[in-house]
Amino acid sequence: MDDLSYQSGYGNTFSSEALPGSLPATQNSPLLCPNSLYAEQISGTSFTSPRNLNLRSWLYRIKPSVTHEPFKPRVKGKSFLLSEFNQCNSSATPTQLRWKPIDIPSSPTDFIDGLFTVCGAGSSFLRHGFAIHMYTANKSMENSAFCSADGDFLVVPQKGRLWITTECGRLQVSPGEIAVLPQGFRFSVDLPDGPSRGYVAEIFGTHFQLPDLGPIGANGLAAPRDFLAPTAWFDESHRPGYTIVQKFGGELFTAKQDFSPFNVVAWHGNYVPYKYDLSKFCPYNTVLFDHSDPSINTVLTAPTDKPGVALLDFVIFPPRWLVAEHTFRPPYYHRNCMSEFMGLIHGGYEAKADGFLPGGSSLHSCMTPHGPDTKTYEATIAQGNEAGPFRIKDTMAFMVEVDFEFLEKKLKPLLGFPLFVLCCVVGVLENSWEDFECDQYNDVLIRVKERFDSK
Ligand SMILES: O=C(O)Cc1cc(O)ccc1O
Ligand SMILES: [Fe+2]
Repeated sequence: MDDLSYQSGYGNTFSSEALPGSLPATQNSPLLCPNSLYAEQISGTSFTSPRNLNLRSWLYRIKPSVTHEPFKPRVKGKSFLLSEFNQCNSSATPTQLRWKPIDIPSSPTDFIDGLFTVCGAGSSFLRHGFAIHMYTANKSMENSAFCSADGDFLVVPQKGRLWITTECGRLQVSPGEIAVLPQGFRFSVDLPDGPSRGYVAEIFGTHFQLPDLGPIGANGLAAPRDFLAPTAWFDESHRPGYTIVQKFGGELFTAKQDFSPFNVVAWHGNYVPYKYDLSKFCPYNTVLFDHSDPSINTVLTAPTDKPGVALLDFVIFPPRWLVAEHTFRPPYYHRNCMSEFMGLIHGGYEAKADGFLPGGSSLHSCMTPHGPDTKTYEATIAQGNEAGPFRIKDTMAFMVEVDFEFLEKKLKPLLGFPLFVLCCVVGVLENSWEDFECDQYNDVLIRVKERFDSK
């Protein structure tokens, strides 16, 4: 892919034409569209949502999406995803959990086959909840596109760039950037660097938005202009056997068609995929004493109807200066009514001297005590009150904070129970206020995946 051009601005209504004159000038659905294109609306909110929340785009395409063969269940990879969490398919534990980075498979695996659910809560059917997935992949998707009918995908690449073709155009996303692929948009992922790994936060029943800034004022944190939407790009070739893989209720379905879904010549609207470079984030923080709550670093938020309560906040811990006086500067020890999933994109994380690795994750469910590990605590105390300004470098951690109790997806009933026993035994043996490391989960998960791959 050459260098791409983007359109800037969060929540804007954009217009884009890959062929000039392809957008109808005065209406959305003329009897005959310019260049004989088909007009198709994609709605991200109900038709009657208030205007300030209403999301929809009009796509002008060579062939309408409906011209496909019927959807059928896709068997391969089926059991790795979940969008309805209950105590039969998932388990809840107040124990602190931490995972090592998942190994990238050596057998050919694309983004769809390498995607698996780690945890979540709620239900896509009831349009309330979320899921955390991870992906490990080593090859580009071929003659296929993916789409989640369940919710918006916020993708956080940790290793390897993602070249994402969407119906609105193309996005090049590097580790350190994020991409949002809203519910229903079809996309295909190419891996220019080969082995790739990353995280996905999926939300059901709502969409991401920029947080309010309150007393911070009109500027700061993630600036609207740094969010980049694609420009129209299309593929008009005949593509026999092209497969749409649609995630619906956590299950994968496939439908064949003889054309690429990336056949949109022009589009306009405010329901769009976009990307954001986390290094553009303008952090606000303590300038005198005490440690700020992490909400100060919210990049994007997905609201609930409860005032001030997010369904899911995407929060980062970027490089920044620490200057607080007579203050314990790392994250404080705490228990939270919200639940916290964390990942590390690169470098180290300020609360964990050991064990939390790039590509790894941690899970602290609601009211589970957590905080800095012993080494971090001791090093901080050793610096004493005289610690001067200090710049945290080479770091990019993130937290997904949710208003749910996390449920961890069970692997397979047979493996799940012995694993649970193993985790309990190791947990008891550790008997420590430091995070309990659940490496066994990683190993078992890889083995389960291999078993499925070989079928
Ligand atoms: O638990 C964590 O490491 C995340 C976190 C960071 C922080 O600076 C304050 C609170 C918090 O939950
Ligand atoms: Fe926390």
